[in-house]
Amino acid sequence: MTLSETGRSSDPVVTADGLGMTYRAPVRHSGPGAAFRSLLRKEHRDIEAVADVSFAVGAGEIVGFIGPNGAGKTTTMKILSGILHPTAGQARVLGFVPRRRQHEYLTQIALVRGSQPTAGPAELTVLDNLHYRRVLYDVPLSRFHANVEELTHTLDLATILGRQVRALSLGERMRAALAIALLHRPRVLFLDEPTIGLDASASAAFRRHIARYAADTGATVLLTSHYMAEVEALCPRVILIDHGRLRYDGSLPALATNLSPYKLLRVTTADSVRAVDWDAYGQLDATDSQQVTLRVPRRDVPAVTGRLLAEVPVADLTVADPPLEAMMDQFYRAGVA
Ligand SMILES: Nc1ncnc2c1ncn2[C@@H]1O[C@H](COP(=O)(O)OP(=O)(O)OP(=O)(O)O)[C@@H](O)[C@H]1O
Repeated sequence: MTLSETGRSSDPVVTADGLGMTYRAPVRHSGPGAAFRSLLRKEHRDIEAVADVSFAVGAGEIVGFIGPNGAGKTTTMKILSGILHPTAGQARVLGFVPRRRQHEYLTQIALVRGSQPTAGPAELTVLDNLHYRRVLYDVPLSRFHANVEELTHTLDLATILGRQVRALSLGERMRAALAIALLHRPRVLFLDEPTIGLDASASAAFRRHIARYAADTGATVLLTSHYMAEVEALCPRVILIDHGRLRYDGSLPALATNLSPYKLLRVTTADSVRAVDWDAYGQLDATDSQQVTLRVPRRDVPAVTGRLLAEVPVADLTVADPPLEAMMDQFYRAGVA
């Protein structure tokens, strides 16, 4: 079920039309003799990783691709970037069929995988890898120097440019991988969990850089992430998949409204909170000497707020959605309806 839809650009850069991917995975039994028997008789089972997924992403959109573990996000990214052939449906990016992996296509996109940050041959230095990329992607030398200067500044590369990739820490490797991915100024960026393993400041720098890159170049970005703060900061639109199927396509605030039927009212009282019968206003979520947090159904928030202000000595009152991480966690554990 698709919960809701938002309008989208009339000029899609990325389209997925009924995409499907069924992996054929070998079945391995355990126990004595199993390895030998599996040589004689090969068994397989089908794993439907992506099923009938359709969406379109317009030029310049930054879209969060979210869902629980094993939902099919990476598989979809791999299809869109041309690494995997879908077993059903069609993908188109910038008018190209990704699986053909034409040079003209590959030089306009980039895929960054946080779980496997590839900064090029490990024996080469980061700068040599950037040169290597320049040659592979036909980047003119004058543009190369300007781009490297900018990337060095924004991704803080100065101390790692001259170092071998193999000796970099995960965070340093990630920064190098991102610089290499952005060197040719791709028009479409596929970012698959790009900030895994980065510290808070490196993640924030990464987010700033992606936002600026997209604003400056008009690039289209698809981002998978389990960090809701990251998705919230970067993505006006999210696509949610679960068990390989598209379940939601729309804004994150609208998803939050769909997911959580209540809001949190945080009330600070002038007197002790004990003097008030809070059950008459909502469900008590947390309390301390002068502050309580109430869960109140969304539709009742205006009326309850009015009654609180009229009947309770309120010093301060705020209304907020429950934390997004907590909502998504609950949602993923309960499964998508
Ligand atoms: N090469 C493969 N062979 C068989 N099954 C696979 C293969 N790659 C992925 N799968 C299965 O396909 C499903 C979707 O995997 P995918 O990696 O696309 O999920 P994901 O949403 O990216 O998950 P995560 O958030 O854990 O990275 C999972 O059930 C996974 O086990």
